[in-house]
Amino acid sequence: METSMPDTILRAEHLKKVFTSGKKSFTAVEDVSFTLERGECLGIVGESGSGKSTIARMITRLIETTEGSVSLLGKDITNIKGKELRAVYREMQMVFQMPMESFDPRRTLGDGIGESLRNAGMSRRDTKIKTEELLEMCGLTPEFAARYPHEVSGGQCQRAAIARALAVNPSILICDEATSALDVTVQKQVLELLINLKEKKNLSFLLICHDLALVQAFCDKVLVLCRGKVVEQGTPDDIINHPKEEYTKILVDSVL
Ligand SMILES: Nc1ncnc2c1ncn2[C@@H]1O[C@H](COP(=O)(O)OP(=O)(O)OP(=O)(O)O)[C@@H](O)[C@H]1O
Repeated sequence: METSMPDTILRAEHLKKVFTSGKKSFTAVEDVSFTLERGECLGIVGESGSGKSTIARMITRLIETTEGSVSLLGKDITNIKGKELRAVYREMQMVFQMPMESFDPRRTLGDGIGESLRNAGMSRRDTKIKTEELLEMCGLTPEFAARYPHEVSGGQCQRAAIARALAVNPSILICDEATSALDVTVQKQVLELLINLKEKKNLSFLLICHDLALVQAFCDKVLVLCRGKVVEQGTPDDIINHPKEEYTKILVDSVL
């Protein structure tokens, strides 16, 4: 039941990622810990190469974690596989930077959005109804279900990608630069959609982003990463208006 669920929905403890190739090894993430509460948005910022995507990929189990742990709703998911991992993807969904690439070009957006519903055993008719509801929730008309990815704009495709992520009714959306490939006005519209979803559905967000204005508008707290380590954390106001670390000051100056 909703009320008996723990408020800390995601917990990362001492995450470390070492990439090795041959004899060389490189530590991309070191000793990163954070919690995400229900309905909260955590932003992860940092210069290019600081380890933001690597953290998202460890959390979503797209890559193995070298050290540390990830727990979802109190359950350790660091090393789970197969069926257990599929259950995790019902709670946690990802939205990527390039929406077009995340859809199969030979299938309609409606097929892509409804796939998880069909896999879960929903009838064709109910899947169609639910897909249309999801499209509407994301600001698209039902007729978008029949379109192919190349027949829509980048912003529309990202809305469809968000609709697909919401199909399984997740608790967490992990957005890795989800608005970066869009132009400024469309970025703002997609952001408004995310804000709306956060309020209406009490979703939690992990927002990986290099746009501090977006972080300020949307995040409750922020982690600043530098070469794989957390150098500062706080509210957007702390980070943007009162940065403690020189690195954060430079980061803020470089984007504002
Ligand atoms: N599979 C890999 N093998 C080796 N090194 C990797 C691999 N994936 C990422 N890295 C390295 O890890 C570091 C962190 O990369 P990551 O993609 O997490 O950075 P980021 O902060 O998301 O950067 P950007 O903002 O440019 O996307 C980089 O130096 C990158 O080259």
